[in-house]
Amino acid sequence: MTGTAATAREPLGQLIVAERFGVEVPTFQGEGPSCGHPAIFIRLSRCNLTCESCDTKETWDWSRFKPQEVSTRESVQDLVAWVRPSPVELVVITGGEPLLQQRNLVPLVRRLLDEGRRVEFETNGTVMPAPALLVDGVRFNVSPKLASFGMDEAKSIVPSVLRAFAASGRSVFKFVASSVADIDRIAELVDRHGLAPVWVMPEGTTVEAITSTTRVLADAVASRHWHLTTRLHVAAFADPKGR
Ligand SMILES: Nc1nc2[nH]cc(C(=O)O)c2c(=O)[nH]1
Ligand code: SF4
Ligand SMILES: [Mg+2]
Repeated sequence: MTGTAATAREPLGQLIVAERFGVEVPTFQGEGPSCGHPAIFIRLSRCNLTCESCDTKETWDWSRFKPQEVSTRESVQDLVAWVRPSPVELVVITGGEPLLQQRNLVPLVRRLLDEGRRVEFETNGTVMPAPALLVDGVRFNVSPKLASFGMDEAKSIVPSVLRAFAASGRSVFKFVASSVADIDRIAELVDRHGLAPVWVMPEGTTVEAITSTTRVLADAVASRHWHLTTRLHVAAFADPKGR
Protein backbone atom coordinates (compact mmCIF):
# COMPACT_ATOMS: atom_id res chain seq x y z
CA MET A 1 0.00 0.00 0.00
CA THR A 2 1.49 3.36 -0.99
CA GLY A 3 0.32 6.96 -1.14
CA THR A 4 -2.63 6.49 1.18
CA ALA A 5 -4.57 9.69 1.68
CA ALA A 6 -5.77 10.26 5.24
CA THR A 7 -8.49 12.83 5.58
CA ALA A 8 -11.97 12.67 7.02
CA ARG A 9 -11.45 9.89 9.56
CA GLU A 10 -8.87 11.70 11.72
CA PRO A 11 -10.21 12.97 15.07
CA LEU A 12 -10.99 16.66 14.85
CA GLY A 13 -8.15 18.85 16.03
CA GLN A 14 -5.36 16.34 15.45
CA LEU A 15 -2.74 16.26 12.73
CA ILE A 16 -0.58 13.36 11.55
CA VAL A 17 2.93 14.75 11.85
CA ALA A 18 6.14 13.26 10.41
CA GLU A 19 8.53 15.73 12.08
CA ARG A 20 8.71 19.25 13.39
CA PHE A 21 11.80 21.37 13.79
CA GLY A 22 13.11 24.91 14.05
CA VAL A 23 12.13 25.73 17.65
CA GLU A 24 14.74 23.91 19.76
CA VAL A 25 17.39 23.97 16.97
CA PRO A 26 16.85 27.06 14.79
CA THR A 27 16.89 27.01 11.01
CA PHE A 28 15.95 28.95 7.86
CA GLN A 29 13.38 28.52 5.13
CA GLY A 30 15.76 26.92 2.65
CA GLU A 31 13.70 27.23 -0.52
CA GLY A 32 11.70 29.76 -2.51
CA PRO A 33 10.75 33.39 -1.92
CA SER A 34 11.54 33.29 1.81
CA CYS A 35 14.88 31.49 1.36
CA GLY A 36 17.14 32.58 4.20
CA HIS A 37 14.28 33.71 6.45
CA PRO A 38 14.27 32.15 9.94
CA ALA A 39 11.54 29.50 10.00
CA ILE A 40 9.83 26.80 12.03
CA PHE A 41 8.74 23.62 10.20
CA ILE A 42 5.83 21.25 10.67
CA ARG A 43 6.09 18.31 8.26
CA LEU A 44 2.83 16.44 7.91
CA SER A 45 2.70 12.75 7.07
CA ARG A 46 0.82 11.30 4.04
CA CYS A 47 0.87 12.18 0.35
CA ASN A 48 -1.52 11.59 -2.55
CA LEU A 49 1.35 11.32 -5.06
CA THR A 50 4.22 8.81 -5.33
CA CYS A 51 7.10 10.67 -6.97
CA GLU A 52 10.15 8.48 -7.63
CA SER A 53 12.51 11.36 -6.74
CA CYS A 54 10.67 12.26 -3.52
CA ASP A 55 13.08 13.02 -0.66
CA THR A 56 10.45 12.52 2.07
CA LYS A 57 9.24 9.00 1.29
CA GLU A 58 8.80 8.37 5.01
CA THR A 59 5.60 10.43 4.71
CA TRP A 60 3.88 8.01 2.31
CA ASP A 61 5.84 4.97 1.10
CA TRP A 62 4.38 2.17 3.19
CA SER A 63 6.41 -0.43 1.25
CA ARG A 64 9.50 0.96 3.04
CA PHE A 65 8.15 2.54 6.22
CA LYS A 66 5.57 1.68 8.85
CA PRO A 67 3.16 4.59 9.32
CA GLN A 68 3.05 4.09 13.10
CA GLU A 69 6.87 4.32 13.28
CA VAL A 70 7.26 7.46 11.16
CA SER A 71 4.35 9.61 12.28
CA THR A 72 2.62 10.81 15.42
CA ARG A 73 -0.77 12.36 16.04
CA GLU A 74 -0.47 15.80 17.54
CA SER A 75 -3.18 18.18 18.61
CA VAL A 76 -3.50 21.68 17.21
CA GLN A 77 -3.19 22.91 20.78
CA ASP A 78 0.15 21.13 21.33
CA LEU A 79 1.56 22.40 18.04
CA VAL A 80 0.60 26.00 18.87
CA ALA A 81 2.12 25.62 22.35
CA TRP A 82 5.34 24.25 20.81
CA VAL A 83 5.68 27.27 18.49
CA ARG A 84 4.75 29.86 21.15
CA PRO A 85 8.12 30.42 22.90
CA SER A 86 9.97 30.97 19.61
CA PRO A 87 10.58 34.51 18.32
CA VAL A 88 10.53 33.19 14.73
CA GLU A 89 7.67 34.70 12.74
CA LEU A 90 7.46 32.22 9.83
CA VAL A 91 5.91 28.75 10.20
CA VAL A 92 6.30 26.45 7.17
CA ILE A 93 3.80 23.61 6.89
CA THR A 94 5.13 20.94 4.53
CA GLY A 95 4.90 17.22 3.90
CA GLY A 96 4.10 14.95 2.26
CA GLU A 97 1.07 16.81 1.04
CA PRO A 98 -0.14 19.00 3.91
CA LEU A 99 -3.46 19.95 2.33
CA LEU A 100 -4.73 16.36 2.70
CA GLN A 101 -5.28 17.39 6.34
CA GLN A 102 -6.54 20.88 5.66
CA ARG A 103 -9.74 20.45 7.65
CA ASN A 104 -7.61 20.29 10.79
CA LEU A 105 -5.14 22.85 9.48
CA VAL A 106 -7.75 25.61 9.47
CA PRO A 107 -7.76 25.95 13.30
CA LEU A 108 -3.96 25.61 13.45
CA VAL A 109 -3.40 28.36 10.88
CA ARG A 110 -5.99 30.62 12.48
CA ARG A 111 -4.29 30.38 15.86
CA LEU A 112 -0.80 30.87 14.45
CA LEU A 113 -1.95 33.99 12.60
CA ASP A 114 -3.74 35.27 15.72
CA GLU A 115 -0.44 34.95 17.57
CA GLY A 116 1.38 37.06 14.98
CA ARG A 117 2.94 34.34 12.82
CA ARG A 118 3.07 34.09 9.05
CA VAL A 119 2.43 30.71 7.41
CA GLU A 120 3.80 29.17 4.22
CA PHE A 121 2.54 25.92 2.77
CA GLU A 122 4.71 23.68 0.64
CA THR A 123 2.09 21.91 -1.50
CA ASN A 124 2.13 19.78 -4.64
CA GLY A 125 -0.75 21.73 -6.18
CA THR A 126 -3.21 18.85 -6.58
CA VAL A 127 -5.52 19.56 -3.62
CA MET A 128 -7.99 22.47 -3.83
CA PRO A 129 -7.25 24.83 -0.92
CA ALA A 130 -10.12 25.56 1.47
CA PRO A 131 -11.30 29.19 1.34
CA ALA A 132 -10.53 29.46 5.07
CA LEU A 133 -6.83 29.04 4.27
CA LEU A 134 -6.82 31.79 1.61
CA VAL A 135 -6.28 34.60 4.10
CA ASP A 136 -3.74 37.36 4.76
CA GLY A 137 -0.57 36.00 6.30
CA VAL A 138 -0.66 32.72 4.35
CA ARG A 139 1.38 31.92 1.24
CA PHE A 140 1.37 28.77 -0.86
CA ASN A 141 4.60 27.54 -2.44
CA VAL A 142 2.99 25.35 -5.09
CA SER A 143 5.30 22.73 -6.55
CA PRO A 144 3.73 20.81 -9.46
CA LYS A 145 5.69 17.62 -10.15
CA LEU A 146 7.00 16.90 -13.66
CA ALA A 147 7.18 13.52 -15.39
CA SER A 148 10.99 13.79 -15.18
CA PHE A 149 10.66 13.80 -11.37
CA GLY A 150 9.12 10.35 -11.62
CA MET A 151 5.44 11.22 -11.45
CA ASP A 152 2.67 10.72 -14.03
CA GLU A 153 1.57 14.24 -14.95
CA ALA A 154 -1.97 12.92 -15.49
CA LYS A 155 -2.03 12.79 -11.66
CA SER A 156 0.30 15.62 -10.68
CA ILE A 157 -1.00 18.37 -12.97
CA VAL A 158 -4.54 19.31 -11.95
CA PRO A 159 -5.51 22.36 -14.02
CA SER A 160 -8.48 23.46 -11.91
CA VAL A 161 -6.39 23.45 -8.73
CA LEU A 162 -3.42 25.21 -10.35
CA ARG A 163 -5.76 27.92 -11.65
CA ALA A 164 -7.32 28.36 -8.21
CA PHE A 165 -3.89 28.81 -6.66
CA ALA A 166 -2.90 31.30 -9.38
CA ALA A 167 -6.15 33.25 -8.90
CA SER A 168 -5.71 33.36 -5.11
CA GLY A 169 -2.92 35.95 -5.34
CA ARG A 170 -1.28 34.06 -2.44
CA SER A 171 0.78 31.55 -4.41
CA VAL A 172 4.12 31.17 -6.07
CA PHE A 173 4.86 28.26 -8.38
CA LYS A 174 8.09 26.58 -7.38
CA PHE A 175 9.15 23.95 -9.89
CA VAL A 176 11.90 21.44 -9.20
CA ALA A 177 14.07 21.01 -12.31
CA SER A 178 17.16 19.05 -13.27
CA SER A 179 17.63 19.87 -16.97
CA VAL A 180 16.98 22.51 -19.63
CA ALA A 181 14.32 20.16 -21.02
CA ASP A 182 12.53 20.55 -17.67
CA ILE A 183 12.60 24.33 -18.12
CA ASP A 184 10.90 23.93 -21.50
CA ARG A 185 8.22 21.70 -19.94
CA ILE A 186 7.71 24.22 -17.12
CA ALA A 187 7.25 26.98 -19.72
CA GLU A 188 4.48 24.95 -21.42
CA LEU A 189 2.66 24.44 -18.10
CA VAL A 190 3.12 28.08 -17.11
CA ASP A 191 1.67 29.31 -20.42
CA ARG A 192 -1.16 26.79 -20.53
CA HIS A 193 -2.39 27.35 -16.97
CA GLY A 194 -1.45 31.00 -16.44
CA LEU A 195 0.96 30.36 -13.55
CA ALA A 196 2.90 33.23 -11.93
CA PRO A 197 5.20 34.09 -10.33
CA VAL A 198 7.53 31.23 -11.31
CA TRP A 199 10.42 29.99 -9.21
CA VAL A 200 12.79 27.24 -10.30
CA MET A 201 14.69 25.11 -7.79
CA PRO A 202 17.48 22.69 -8.74
CA GLU A 203 16.82 19.08 -7.83
CA GLY A 204 19.43 17.57 -5.52
CA THR A 205 20.14 16.56 -1.96
CA THR A 206 23.87 17.35 -1.94
CA VAL A 207 25.71 20.66 -2.34
CA GLU A 208 27.54 19.22 -5.36
CA ALA A 209 24.35 18.16 -7.15
CA ILE A 210 22.58 21.44 -6.40
CA THR A 211 25.57 23.51 -7.53
CA SER A 212 26.03 21.68 -10.81
CA THR A 213 22.29 21.67 -11.58
CA THR A 214 22.07 25.39 -10.77
CA ARG A 215 24.74 25.97 -13.45
CA VAL A 216 22.76 23.88 -15.94
CA LEU A 217 19.52 25.81 -15.31
CA ALA A 218 20.51 29.40 -14.57
CA ASP A 219 20.72 30.83 -18.11
CA ALA A 220 17.41 29.28 -19.16
CA VAL A 221 15.70 30.60 -16.01
CA ALA A 222 17.22 34.08 -16.31
CA SER A 223 16.32 34.38 -20.00
CA ARG A 224 12.65 33.80 -19.10
CA HIS A 225 12.85 36.43 -16.34
CA TRP A 226 11.82 33.82 -13.77
CA HIS A 227 13.11 33.50 -10.20
CA LEU A 228 15.81 31.02 -9.18
CA THR A 229 16.15 29.53 -5.69
CA THR A 230 18.65 27.19 -4.14
CA ARG A 231 18.14 24.74 -1.26
CA LEU A 232 19.96 26.74 1.38
CA HIS A 233 19.61 24.20 4.21
CA VAL A 234 21.58 21.63 2.17
CA ALA A 235 24.50 24.05 1.80
CA ALA A 236 24.20 25.62 5.24
CA PHE A 237 24.14 22.60 7.55
CA ALA A 238 26.49 19.62 7.68
CA ASP A 239 23.48 17.43 8.50
CA PRO A 240 20.35 18.93 6.89
CA LYS A 241 18.07 16.29 8.43
CA GLY A 242 15.65 18.09 10.71
CA ARG A 243 16.94 21.51 9.53
N1 LIG B 1 15.27 24.42 5.83
C1 LIG B 1 14.35 23.80 5.11
N2 LIG B 1 13.63 24.50 4.22
C2 LIG B 1 12.68 23.84 3.52
N3 LIG B 1 11.81 24.37 2.63
C3 LIG B 1 10.99 23.41 2.19
C4 LIG B 1 11.31 22.22 2.83
C5 LIG B 1 10.54 20.97 2.62
O1 LIG B 1 11.03 19.89 2.93
O2 LIG B 1 9.41 21.06 2.14
C6 LIG B 1 12.39 22.48 3.68
C7 LIG B 1 13.18 21.74 4.61
O3 LIG B 1 13.07 20.51 4.80
N4 LIG B 1 14.13 22.45 5.31
S1 SF4 C 1 4.32 15.34 -3.99
FE1 SF4 C 1 6.09 15.84 -2.73
S2 SF4 C 1 5.87 14.62 -0.85
FE2 SF4 C 1 4.43 13.78 -2.37
S3 SF4 C 1 5.56 12.09 -3.34
FE3 SF4 C 1 5.89 13.92 -4.62
S4 SF4 C 1 7.80 14.87 -3.83
FE4 SF4 C 1 7.07 13.40 -2.27
MG1 LIG D 1 12.72 19.04 2.08
